[in-house]
Amino acid sequence: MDGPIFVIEASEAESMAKQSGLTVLQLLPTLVKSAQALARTPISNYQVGAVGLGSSGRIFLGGNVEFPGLPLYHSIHAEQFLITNLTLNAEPSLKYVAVSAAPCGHCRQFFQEIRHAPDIHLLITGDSNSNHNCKTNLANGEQFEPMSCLLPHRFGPDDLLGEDVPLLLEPHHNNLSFLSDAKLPNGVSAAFEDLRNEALEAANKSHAPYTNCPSGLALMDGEGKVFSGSYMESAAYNPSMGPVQAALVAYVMGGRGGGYDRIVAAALVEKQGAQARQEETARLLLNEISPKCEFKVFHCVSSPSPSSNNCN
Ligand SMILES: O=c1ccn([C@H]2C[C@H](O)[C@@H](CO)O2)c(=O)[nH]1
Ligand SMILES: [Zn+2]
Repeated sequence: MDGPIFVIEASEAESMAKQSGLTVLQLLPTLVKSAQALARTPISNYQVGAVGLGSSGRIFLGGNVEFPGLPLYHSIHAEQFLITNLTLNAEPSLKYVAVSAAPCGHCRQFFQEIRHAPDIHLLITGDSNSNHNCKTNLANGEQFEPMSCLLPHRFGPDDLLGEDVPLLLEPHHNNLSFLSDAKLPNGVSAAFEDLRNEALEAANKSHAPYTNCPSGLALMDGEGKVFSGSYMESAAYNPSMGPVQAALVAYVMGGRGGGYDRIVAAALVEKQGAQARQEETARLLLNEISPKCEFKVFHCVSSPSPSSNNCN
């Protein structure tokens, strides 16, 4: 297989573990260095790697991504990369995580968007300062600690949402559509037809239960390959993950290691007049990393029911 690996299929994970005389859980910390190698860190040169095991048995990798010339809040933490990787691959839940450094407060908070987050178990490979009271000694000797230990007394989705609202990783559709879905607005090139549809699909998968302002973004490279990502909110607002960042995770995973200057077009779909609007911050980020990229925004509306779709 060519290029870096971001997802390991369950059967492959089993055979990798077997070959090394390990269990799949024991395999996770051995992959942290490979995850660190995926990081793009021109500012800090500090590589964080996160490796997650989902309920499907698949293993997912993520690294931190930094953008010079921009405010630091545009950065993608390795743990956010990992969670985005899970969403892009429709993984239903996250069970275990091995990470090179202790997750920061924002990342601990962002994990809370996953149902039963307190039961996600973490192993910090470069841990100099761990809380030994909390660790669970698994039968195989690996020491993972539950998230409930890393973030006791949590603020989370339960504080704001009813139990029946889908959380991150849980399938849902936001019922968004374009008002005039047949035609592109005048002066917009045909290449945007596919791109805006991909962005709409991403917006429909967006996790935005706190503002009800979902959004999605699709990028296209010079070869016409499309990468899309969905906006993901946090109950605590600030560790939210923007749609450009989510699409860039898809790009990094599928773009064979290319620079962002290979991105030629981007479409953002969000609601007109949304209270949480992505347009300007998305433009800022794209302008800086890919100045030649043509960026268009398409507005949509949410339909009260599938039978009365309308958007613009
Ligand atoms: O939980 C954390 C803490 C930090 N970083 C990254 C962000 C930045 O790129 C670098 C230095 O903070 O490490 C992570 O990926 N996860
Ligand atoms: Zn973090």
